Amino acid sequence: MAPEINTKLTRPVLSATAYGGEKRAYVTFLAGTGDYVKGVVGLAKGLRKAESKYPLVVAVLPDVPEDHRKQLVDQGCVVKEIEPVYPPENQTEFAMAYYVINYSKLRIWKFVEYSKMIYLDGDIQVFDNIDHLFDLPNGQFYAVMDCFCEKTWSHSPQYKIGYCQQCPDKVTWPEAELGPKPPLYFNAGMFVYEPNLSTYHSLLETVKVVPPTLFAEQDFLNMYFKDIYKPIPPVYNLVMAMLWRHPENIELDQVKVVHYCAAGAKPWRFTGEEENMDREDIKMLVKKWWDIYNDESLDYKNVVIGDGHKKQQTLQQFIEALSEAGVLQYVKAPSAA
Ligand SMILES: O=c1ccn([C@@H]2O[C@H](COP(=O)(O)OP(=O)(O)O)[C@@H](O)[C@H]2O)c(=O)[nH]1
Ligand SMILES: OC[C@H]1O[C@H](O[C@@H]2[C@@H](O)[C@H](O)[C@@H](O)[C@H](O)[C@@H]2O)[C@H](O)[C@@H](O)[C@H]1O
Ligand SMILES: [Mn+2]
Repeated sequence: MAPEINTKLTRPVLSATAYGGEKRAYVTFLAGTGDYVKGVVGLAKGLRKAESKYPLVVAVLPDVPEDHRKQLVDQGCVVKEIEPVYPPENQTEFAMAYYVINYSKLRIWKFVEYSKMIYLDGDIQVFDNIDHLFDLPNGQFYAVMDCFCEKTWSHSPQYKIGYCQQCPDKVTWPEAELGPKPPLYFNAGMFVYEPNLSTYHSLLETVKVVPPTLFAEQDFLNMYFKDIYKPIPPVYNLVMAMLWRHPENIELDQVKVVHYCAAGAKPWRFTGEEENMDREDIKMLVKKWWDIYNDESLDYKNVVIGDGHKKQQTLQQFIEALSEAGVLQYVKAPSAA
């Protein structure tokens, strides 16, 4: 009962998404019947804790069950169903599901009711407000540089020669043998972009003719946006492996966004058994994720509005107070006239 009331009543509060006539939102992506919905619930609560001004849109594939969608709506998310995007035929039989899941992310370019969005993977948590990233100049694609040091990269020339863009001077790129240094490569778990229909159609047309590679839509987006990609600091998407591969590039207490993307790092499946998962910093970050996930005061229905130091009220209490004071009747009056 209570969530229903709140869903309606919070709408005016969320219209704070309008900024100089432009709408902004965070967006994530959910596929399947599994436990990724926990990641998205955690993310919605994390954004609330960080007092983000903008809502979280969840692009869901048709296979996401009704009760998972309801959990998201109950957490204040805007749920939008998208159609799957299929990879080119005959290339990917054994990994079909993987490619469909990842390529379907491309549908978020058609959310043109928003002029700017920040995409976040469902296995990301936001620990500090990052709303200021919406103010970055238009016309660029912003994301954090990836790291090439993990075994998942063993297929790449970078890995084979021990080259990583996180420490580009350690191994000099051998131009004579491998040609020009490759362009900077981002992790596609977090990025700032502008929805746009012509970009959307062009992405979908292009994906049909580009053979799928290991990192699916991430490789594809890197290729597509290479000319307008601008790196942002690693605090906006801490790829876990950075902690043991490039600790000199990371100040953990400054990190705003954590991406639980190493093998075994998903907090809702965490056992601590996989390689590196027994590290104290990892265990601490997993605990911080659970603290947010379990914090009932961050549930949408219990959302606290107003100044945190003054009297705190849930939305429902706030509405009741307004109604008692006659403010609600007053607001309604003009439309009745
Ligand atoms: O079964 C799945 C697999 C992936 N995802 C979504 O796709 C994103 C990318 O997958 P994942 O984060 O597992 O990849 P990684 O970052 O670990 O490479 C996830 O964060 C989810 O948002 C999902 O919803 N269901
Ligand atoms: O396949 C597509 C995925 O590729 C990405 O992850 C990779 C990459 O970042 C490597 O550096 C890691 O080593 C590897 O484990 C990890 O899967 C994104 O996090 C995810 O959102 C999604 O686009
Ligand atoms: Mn991820």
